[in-house]
Amino acid sequence: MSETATTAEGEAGAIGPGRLVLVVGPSGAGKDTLLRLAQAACADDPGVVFPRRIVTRPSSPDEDNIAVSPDEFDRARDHGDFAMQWDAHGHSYALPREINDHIRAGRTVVANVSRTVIGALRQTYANVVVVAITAPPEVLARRLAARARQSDGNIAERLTRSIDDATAQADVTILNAGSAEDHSRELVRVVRNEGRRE
Ligand SMILES: Nc1ncnc2c1ncn2[C@@H]1O[C@H](COP(=O)(O)OP(=O)(O)OP(=O)(O)O)[C@@H](O)[C@H]1O
Ligand SMILES: O=P(O)(O)OC[C@H]1O[C@H](OP(=O)(O)O)[C@H](O)[C@@H]1O
Repeated sequence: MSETATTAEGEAGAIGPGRLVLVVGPSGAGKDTLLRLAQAACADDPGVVFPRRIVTRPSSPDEDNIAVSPDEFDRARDHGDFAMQWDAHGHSYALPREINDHIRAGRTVVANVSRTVIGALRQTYANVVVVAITAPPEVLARRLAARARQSDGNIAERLTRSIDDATAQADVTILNAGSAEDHSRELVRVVRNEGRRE
């Protein structure tokens, strides 16, 4: 599996003062589900931004990404349109460059990213909070089978994908094994900087 993580050129130094909340975790943990509920809860707060990711696969009910072809993705990357990009599961993903403007304006940006880019993002941004979403392995397997998303590819490979040290790097861990609504409220507390720290 090849992994790449690249921050936008010319973004040396820590970008602040706004916060960057990174939602990470294994496939099926519920990142997009909790993000969607948290976004709805923060809809009236102009200080919180949930950027749409650019992904080389179709959008789905689970996730409102900006779908592009691999060629379009490469062109946008070469044009400097991305704040951060990575590859996983045979797809390319990016966060739009505009998040830097939001963070410089003091807003909180909340995004689902690969665990592989946590280190690079902690270097690039001044105020990073990593929220790990977890669930027991048998729950992940059941959810991915039930989701049956066409673009997921090999479910077994998703389940066995392991990233060293991801939970160790988390500031907050949410065990998403109960009601999604309840766990989304935990995420909202972190987004609003009212959350518990571990
Ligand atoms: N607390 C929960 N209880 C029951 N089902 C849940 C819960 N959270 C998420 N799910 C379901 O589990 C499936 C996986 O959730 P979701 O797509 O949000 O995971 P994800 O972490 O974003 O996965 P991926 O990284 O593969 O995109 C979805 O079908 C979702 O409806
Ligand atoms: O396993 P790691 O590298 O942490 O995550 C890799 C990517 O996997 C998931 O992608 P998808 O939305 O399921 O395709 C996440 O959204 C993340 O971007």
